[in-house]
Amino acid sequence: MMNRFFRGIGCIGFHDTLPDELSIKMHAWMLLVQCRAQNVNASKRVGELYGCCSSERECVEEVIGLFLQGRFGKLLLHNVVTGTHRTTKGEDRMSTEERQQLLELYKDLRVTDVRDGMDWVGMHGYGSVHHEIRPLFRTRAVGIARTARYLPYEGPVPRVTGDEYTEWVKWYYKEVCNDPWGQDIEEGDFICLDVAGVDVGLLGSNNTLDFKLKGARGYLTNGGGIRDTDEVIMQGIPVWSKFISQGMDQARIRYYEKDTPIAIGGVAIYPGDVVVADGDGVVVVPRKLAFEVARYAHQELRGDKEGRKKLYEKLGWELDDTVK
Ligand SMILES: O=C([O-])CC(=O)C(=O)O
Ligand SMILES: [Mg+2]
Repeated sequence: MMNRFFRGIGCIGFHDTLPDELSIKMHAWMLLVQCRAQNVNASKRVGELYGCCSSERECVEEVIGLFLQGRFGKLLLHNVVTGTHRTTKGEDRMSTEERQQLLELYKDLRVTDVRDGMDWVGMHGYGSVHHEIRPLFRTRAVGIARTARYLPYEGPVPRVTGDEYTEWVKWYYKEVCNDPWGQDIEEGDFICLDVAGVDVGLLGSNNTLDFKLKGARGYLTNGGGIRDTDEVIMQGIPVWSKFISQGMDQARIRYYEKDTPIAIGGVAIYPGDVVVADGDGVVVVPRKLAFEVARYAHQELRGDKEGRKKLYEKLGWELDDTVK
């Protein structure tokens, strides 16, 4: 059992899928470490959550003891904080209170502040969406990730034109590309769509306005994914994408699933993660780290404002909102 445990520990990480039995034990172990860090009665909580028998708990405790005493202690503690929820498929539903707290906490933070905050908790290599994904125009948006995944459409495409084609398009939007996540949108959502890099205008001048009415704050895609961009820009809809597309959905893409982990620009985005986007790009904060990251991000922002305020004064410039 010990050997299996050690093998398991070797593969803790964001994207690892652990075998079930091992996964339960790993979670128990992770929880124990977290409980210790927070001074909570660990055995009781592990028992409550996982229903482990006491002999398993003892084993887990023993392993923790060995590791925390050893040189891997810090690294593993870090993995516990960042990795725990990544072994499961989705997130628990976020309460309205947590959502509002996070939106408030992140509303004034810049991408760079959040990037720094992530570094401060040891997440240097994680969270920054690839720089090829750019804003349509200089703007900013902060929100809670609502995710959906699409796949390239492989066919068939009937050989019909004109009115018959209109009928087929109606069928397509109903059966193949019905965007069901659109009905779930809540105030403060950041819509993150993995469109598999397909050149398709899933979002446009119309549906983005409808989703805005429902509370969408911004959009992130790894396509395309956006068209009608003259109006979208005029309407002030914040979108970050790799490129602009012309075509409609039909015969190009099909809806696959929603509220599931997706990958955009090299970052795994889970429903409930915090997404911050501005002219510097997009950064994603895992939900479980969001409060801690915000603390250090605000420290950075305060430092920036104080520094620039002094320089503004030396330069004889009028103070603006960015230094107040
Ligand atoms: O029709 C679509 O799928 C997207 C679009 O162009 C719009 O909403 O304006
Ligand atoms: Mg359109």
